[in-house]
Amino acid sequence: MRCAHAVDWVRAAEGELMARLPEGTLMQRAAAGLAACCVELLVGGRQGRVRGSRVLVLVGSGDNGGDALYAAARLARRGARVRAALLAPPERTHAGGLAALLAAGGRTTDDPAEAASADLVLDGIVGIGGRGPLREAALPWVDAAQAGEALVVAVDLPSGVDPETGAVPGRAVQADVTVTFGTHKPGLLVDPGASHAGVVRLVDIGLPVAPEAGDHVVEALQHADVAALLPEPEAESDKYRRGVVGIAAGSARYPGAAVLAVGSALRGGCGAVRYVGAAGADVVRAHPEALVGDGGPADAGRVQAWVVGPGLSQDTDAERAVTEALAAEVPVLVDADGLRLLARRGSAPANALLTPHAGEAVALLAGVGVTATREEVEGERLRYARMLARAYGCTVLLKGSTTVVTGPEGPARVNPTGTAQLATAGSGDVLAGLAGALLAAGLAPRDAGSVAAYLHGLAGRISSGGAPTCATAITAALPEAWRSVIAGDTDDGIPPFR
Ligand SMILES: NC(=O)C1=CN([C@@H]2O[C@H](COP(=O)(O)OP(=O)(O)OC[C@H]3O[C@@H](n4cnc5c(N)ncnc54)[C@H](O)[C@@H]3O)[C@@H](O)[C@H]2O)[C@@H](O)CC1
Ligand SMILES: Nc1ncnc2c1ncn2[C@@H]1O[C@H](COP(=O)(O)OP(=O)(O)O)[C@@H](O)[C@H]1O
Ligand SMILES: [K+]
Repeated sequence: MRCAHAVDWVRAAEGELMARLPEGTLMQRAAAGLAACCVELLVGGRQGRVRGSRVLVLVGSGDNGGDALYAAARLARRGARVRAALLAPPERTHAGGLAALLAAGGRTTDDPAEAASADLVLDGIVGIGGRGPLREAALPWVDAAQAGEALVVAVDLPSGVDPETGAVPGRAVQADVTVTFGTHKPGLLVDPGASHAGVVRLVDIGLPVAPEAGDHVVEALQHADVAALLPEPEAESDKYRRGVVGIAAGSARYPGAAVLAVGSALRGGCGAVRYVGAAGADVVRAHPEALVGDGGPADAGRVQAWVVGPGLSQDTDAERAVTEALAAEVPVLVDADGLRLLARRGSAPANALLTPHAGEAVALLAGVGVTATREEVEGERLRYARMLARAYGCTVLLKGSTTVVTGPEGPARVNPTGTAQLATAGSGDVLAGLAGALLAAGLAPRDAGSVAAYLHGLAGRISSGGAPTCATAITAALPEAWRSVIAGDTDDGIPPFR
C-alpha cells in the first residue's frame, strides 16, 4: 500500500528525527536518493552517462532548493556540467547547498536557454512549503525546460501542485519523474497533481511511515492489497453463501444500463445476481444466468446487497426502487439517477456506498445545502468526497480521473489504476455492478468501492491497450484484471501508462 501523510505530520516527524541525528543528515539522505535517481535517468537517457551531461537546477528559496543543490553537487562531482538558476535572492538561497555545488564545479546562470538545452532539469523551486501557482520568475525557465528535450525531475513535488490536495491553481511543473522524500504527499496521488508528477519514486529518509501506524491521510492500494481483499469461493461455498446482489436499474428508455450492471456483477465474485426493473427481458436475453423479477426490491427475495440507480430514470417507479433498496437493511450502492433521488433526502444509511461522478456530487452537495461547481469538485476531490461522506454519513466513491473512496473518518483511498479510456458511456454502470457484487460477497463499502475501482481501471487498460474501449469490453476484461491481481503481475500497482 502506498501511503501519503499530511504536511504537518511530515514536518513533525522530520523534527523528531532531526533532533536525534547530526545536523543536515536528512537533507543529505534526500539529496543522495535524488542524485542516485538522476544518475539512473542520465545513464538510461540520450547521453548514456553522467559525465558531460547537461543538468540545470531550478532553485527556490527553501529547503527544497537545498535538496536540489546538494544533489546537483553530487552530479557535478561525477562530471556532469551543472548550472543553477537561482530564483530567489542570494540571501534566501540555501547557502550550504550553493556552496557545495560551486565547490563541485557547478555554476549559476541567468540564461533560460540553459533549460532548453539541458538533458535533465531539477525542479527545486518549492516542495511542501509551496503555496499557489508558479511565480513569474520561474516561468521562462519552466517554459524553456518543458519545450526542450530535458527529462524534468521534480524534487519532492512538482512545484505549483498543492501538497495536501493535488489542486493545481495555475501554472505548475509537469514532471517526468518525481523523487519524493520520506512518504508520499497527498498531492502526488490525487489529480490534477498526480498527472503532473509523472513516475513517483520514494526515497526512504527514515520517517516512521508504516501503514499500521495509521498516521497517513491518503492510501492507494497495490496488487497485493487487492488480492488479499478479493472474495474466494471455499470448499463449502454455494451460491447463497457467496452472496447474492440485487440490481434495481434500467428503464424502458435505458435498458442498457441494467444489462451492463448485471454483466459486471456476474463477474464480481458473488454467487448470484437478482435483477428487478423494466429491462428484465433485455437482461435475461444478454445474461441467462441472472434471476429476473418484475416487482421492486421489496418483492425480490433475500439479497446481501443492493445496487440501485443506473439508468433508472427519476419517475415514481424509480423513487420506489430507491426507497425499498434503502429500507432493505443490507449494504446499498446508490448510483446515477438513484443519487439524484437521494439528494432530495439529504442523508443515507451508514452502510451505503454512493458512487457519484463530479456532476452528481454537485447535486448531492446541493442536497445538503452546499453550492459547488463541477470544476471545484474536480479540483479538490479529497475535500469534496470527504464532505459528502460526512454530510450523508456513509462511504462515498467519487469517480473521475482520480477516483477517491472515503468514509466520514479514516484515510481516503485513491485509485491508481484509472485511465481516461474509462470515460466512455456505460463504464460507470460496469463499476456499479462490480462494486455491488463485492458488497454482496461481504466486503465493507470502502473495500468494495476501492477494489472495484482498481479492477475496473485495470480492465479498462487491458481492454483498451491504448485504443478506445467500451463498457462491454471493459466487462469482458474483468476476469483478466482479476487474474493479474491474484498473480501479482506488477509489483508496482501503477501501470506505466495513464
Ligand atoms: N525539513 C527537513 O528536514 C527536510 C526537508 N526536505 C525538503 O525541504 C522541503 C521543504 O522545505 P521548506 O519548508 O523550506 O519549503 P520549500 O522549499 O517547499 O519552499 C518554501 C519557500 O518557498 C516560498 N514559496 C512558497 N510558495 C511559493 C511559490 N508558489 N513560488 C515560489 N516560492 C514559493 C516560501 O516563501 C518559502 O520560503 C521539502 O519539500 C523537501 O524537499 C528534505 O530535505 C528532507 C528533510
Ligand atoms: N479522465 C478519466 N480518467 C480516469 N477515469 C475516468 C475518467 N473519466 C471517467 N472515468 C471513469 O469512468 C467511469 C465513468 O462513469 P460515469 O461517469 O458514471 O459514466 P456512465 O454514466 O456513462 O457509466 C468512472 O469509473 C470514472 O471514474
Ligand atoms: K519541487
